[in-house]
This record gives sequence, C-alpha cells and structure tokens, in this order.
Amino acid sequence: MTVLKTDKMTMKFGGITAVSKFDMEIEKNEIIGLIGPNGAGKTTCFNMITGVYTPTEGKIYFEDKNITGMKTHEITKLGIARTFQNIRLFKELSVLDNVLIANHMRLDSNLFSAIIKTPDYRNKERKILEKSIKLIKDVGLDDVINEKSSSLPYGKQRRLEIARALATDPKLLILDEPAAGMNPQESMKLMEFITEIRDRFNITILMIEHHMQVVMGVCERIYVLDYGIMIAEGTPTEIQNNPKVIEAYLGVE
Ligand SMILES: Nc1ncnc2c1ncn2[C@@H]1O[C@H](COP(=O)(O)OP(=O)(O)OP(=O)(O)O)[C@@H](O)[C@H]1O
Repeated sequence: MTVLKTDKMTMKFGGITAVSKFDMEIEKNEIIGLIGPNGAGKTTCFNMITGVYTPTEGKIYFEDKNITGMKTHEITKLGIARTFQNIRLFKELSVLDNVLIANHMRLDSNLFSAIIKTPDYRNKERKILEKSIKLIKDVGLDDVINEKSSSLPYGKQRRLEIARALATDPKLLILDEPAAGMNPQESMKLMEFITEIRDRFNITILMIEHHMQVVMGVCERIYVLDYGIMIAEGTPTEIQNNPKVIEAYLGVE
C-alpha cells in the first residue's frame, strides 16, 4: 500500500526553484532516506509534505488522499508527524510533561469539561497519563521520566522528540536529521532505535540525514536531491555506486 506519493512536487521562492518536479512513492512500513548536499531542497520537501508550504506546482497524496495545500494540523490529524533539525522540547519540563503535552493536543474536550473536570475529562486524562508512560517506556526513557528534558544527553533528547511525535499516533513519521549532533555511539544506537519503532508502532519512516553511515545502515531506499532535482533513487548500495551522486557530493566538498 502506498503511504505517500508526490507528483511533480515543486516549490519556487521567487526566482529560486528549491524543489523541481519531485516524484516520490513510499510504501507502508518502508524506511526511506532523503539525502543531498546543503541547500538541495530536502527541508523544503518536508515543509511541503507537512503543510508548512503549499507546493507552487504538483500534488501530494497521503494514503491516496490529496493533501496538497492542507493545513499543518489537518495533516497531523490524518497521520503525519515530524521532528525538527533543531530539537524543539519544553526544556524546563520533565520528560513526562513533554510527552503529556504532546498527548494533550489530541485530547478532544471543551473548555467547560476541562475547568469542571467532568468524570469524562478525568477519564481521558488518566488514559493520556497511561499512554504517555507507555510511550516513554517504549522509547527507553523510563529511567529518566522525571528528569528535566534539557538535562538529558543529546541522544535521549532526540528519543524524547520522537516520543512526542509518536504521541499523535502517526502512520508516517518524518525525521529531520535525527543523528545531528550525536556521537558515533549514539548514532549506532539511533539506527537500531529507528528500526525498532518502525516495527513496534507499525509505521512508515521518511528521514533526512547527513550522517551517511546512519542513512546507509537503516534506510531501505534512498532519494537523492541536488539543486532541487532528484538525481537518483535506489537501495543504499545503488546510491553509493551512482556516479551522479558521487559527483554531487564531491562537487561541494
Ligand atoms: N522560505 C524560503 N525563502 C526563500 N528561499 C528558501 C526558503 N526556504 C528555503 N529556501 C531556499 O531553497 C533552497 C533549498 O533549501 P532547503 O533548506 O530545503 O535545503 P536543504 O536540502 O534542506 O539544506 P540543508 O541540508 O542545508 O538543511 C535553498 O537555496 C534555500 O536557500
């Protein structure tokens, strides 16, 4: 089953074409990498898929539904969640509170029931607490559940960010440079972790990553962008041996 499909997805900023007629198709449960030199258009793709930008041309389909131009919160509700290149946590709050807040965004209640704390509201709150604790266990942060998020090592902060994204019950999880700032040991653990959450949550994963060992180690297929144009698509081995890819990377070094 196709989870995400882009059809000639294009984004122009004035005279700059950041992404040009990009066709991508992702099947359920795949782990897909999106790579390319700096400024290649990767983040712009994520911003179009998650509704931050409306493509200037082309279409985006999520589970066969045309989501082109839909608002970010509508897209989240349909089942696409993302993390960001720069970690966005509530730094002063605990691990648990960070996940609780992400879960609360899904709490479907009105102001009246929240103020009065009706039995129905209390019941929903209890369920959210249970779900948050389970999620924290699932991402392996139960030993730091009450720690302030800013006190965690980088690798754990990334896990927490992923837990927050998972709180929205996504079908497609989009990760923007999950290995950024990690030491080699943390990167290795991250690779296992990404495969683990794909299996445990039965989701599909699309990630931007500059860390080649991570990309090649965890992704089943990879798309390569250069100056907004897709120059290659294939398995890690195919991509590593593709002359266009080698040239694009060597050309910027
Ligand atoms: N809001 C914007 N307004 C104008 N130009 C933009 C905007 N966002 C991105 N661009 C331009 O679009 C091009 C692609 O940028 P983008 O951030 O998508 O690349 P990237 O592949 O994610 O790069 P990096 O790996 O450095 O994060 C760049 O030339 C960038 O300057």
